[in-house]
Amino acid sequence: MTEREHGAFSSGPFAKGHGTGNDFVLVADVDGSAPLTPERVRALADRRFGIGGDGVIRAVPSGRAGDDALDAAAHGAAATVWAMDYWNADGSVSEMCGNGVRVFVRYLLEQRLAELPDGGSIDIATRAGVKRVVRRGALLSADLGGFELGRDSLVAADGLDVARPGLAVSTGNPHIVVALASEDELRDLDLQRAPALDPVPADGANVEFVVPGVIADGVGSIRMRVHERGVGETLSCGTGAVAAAMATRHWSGDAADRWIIDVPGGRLEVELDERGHAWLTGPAEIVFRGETLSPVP
Ligand SMILES: N[C@@H](CCC[C@H](N)C(=O)O)C(=O)O
Repeated sequence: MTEREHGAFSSGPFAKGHGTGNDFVLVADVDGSAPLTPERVRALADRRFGIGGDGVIRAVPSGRAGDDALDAAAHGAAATVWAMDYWNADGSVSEMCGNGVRVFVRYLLEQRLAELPDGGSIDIATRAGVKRVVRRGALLSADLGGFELGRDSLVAADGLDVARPGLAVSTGNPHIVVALASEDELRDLDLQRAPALDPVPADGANVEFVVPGVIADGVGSIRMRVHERGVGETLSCGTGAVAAAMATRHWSGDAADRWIIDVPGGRLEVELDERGHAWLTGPAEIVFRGETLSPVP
């Protein structure tokens, strides 16, 4: 019997949103009574039999999330904050999603579950800790906190002549950043198959391929494509943009603290503040609302 015949959906409202084309199905669970399951996530994220998305996000009060990692009190914040329960399209959970946290806040505002005046901030519990999101006009900025540079590995991908060195970067979730020599190389990559990593990271990794551009007036530029853990190639990855900026900054000898990252779905900005926190700024939109029907939409 297939997952669809099992009835992985239950009826209820949802919204669909995206940040630079990285798209998510969003559901609210105000009393913590509707936890997600891998089957439900895969059904909702299915682009042919479901709604479709790179991920599924449940909005739940942090104290009711039913997951210690999403308990804001454990991170020293108020237990009343909203928690972003983020799942990849394949039914796996991730610690963090940089585009997702902005789209999540936009969803809370549209659903009137939170208020955020221009310049104001809101704290969101994630599995990578509590993140602060600030409204800047039409854009949202998220303080994704510190990052860690890790070890080099070898990355092979379809379209590349030989395996290339990749630098591990943790932004709460795992990334490997690979510098390419030209925009032609970036364009000719075929990311339908996951890149092969050596050594293979225990928890997998998101892999960003970047072409660093010029650094002018303290601002660097990067073109990026990404293969996401648990999804495949996506049009954008916010934590991936942070990883790409911090790896490129490292390779440049810390030449700039502000980076513009162009991805297939648009443009993101990453800025490192004086505390060593990486801020991710970009658009976040809700594009439609609907209702799932049981057992299939
Ligand atoms: N697209 C996201 C990252 C989503 C999670 C990732 N696939 C993982 O498994 O870590 C972003 O915008 O950061």
